[in-house]
Amino acid sequence: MTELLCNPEKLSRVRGEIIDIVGTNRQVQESDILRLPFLQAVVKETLRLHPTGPFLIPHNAETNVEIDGYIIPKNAQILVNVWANGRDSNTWSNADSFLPERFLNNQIDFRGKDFELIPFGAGQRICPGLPLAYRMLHLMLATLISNFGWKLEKGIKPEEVDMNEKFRLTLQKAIPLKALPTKL
Ligand code: HEM
Repeated sequence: MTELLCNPEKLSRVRGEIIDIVGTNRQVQESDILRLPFLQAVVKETLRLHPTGPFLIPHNAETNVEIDGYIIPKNAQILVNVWANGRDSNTWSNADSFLPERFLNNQIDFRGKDFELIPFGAGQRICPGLPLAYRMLHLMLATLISNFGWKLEKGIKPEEVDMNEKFRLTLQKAIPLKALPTKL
């Protein structure tokens, strides 16, 4: 929501897509998600820039392992910095910018096959809640956008919103967003 409020043209584009595909007489349903590519792109772009678990969940090496010439010793604790992966300019153009459209013309997904985007992890310990989270993220966001207009607190301009983050096991916005719903 913060990224969309700071990029009002993207917010309008998601709302326009929902109105085109779903109309205004009913709520967005799970079965609509696949027909809302820009909404899906917004969720991917958000998880790229602001992964819920910035270092995934710590893992332990049970034995000495060699990966790509690096030795990971037995008992080492492994953190995967997906936050940094998401902002790596060798992988992403304009890495720090919120550009959901980058996902419209490629197949990159977050289900653990594309290692540049693994906010749910990958492999045998991939998040088992992914299918539920996938549905909930799209439905909640689409419901908020299609039922209300949104504006920032009085007097705050998009470029003035504090985007600093607090790094814990989960990533949090340092200063919570205050957004006001308006009648559409
Ligand atoms: C936006 C939503 C969510 C994100 C981004 C997320 C992300 C993650 C990540 C990064 C991991 C660690 C993967 C790894 O270390 O390789 C994880 C593990 C896990 N997640 Fe999620 N998760 C989300 C929602 C959920 C939900 C809704 C549930 C349950 C209903 C859930 C249940 C779990 C469990 C049980 C694990 C531990 C799996 C294991 O260690 O084998 N998660 N999740």
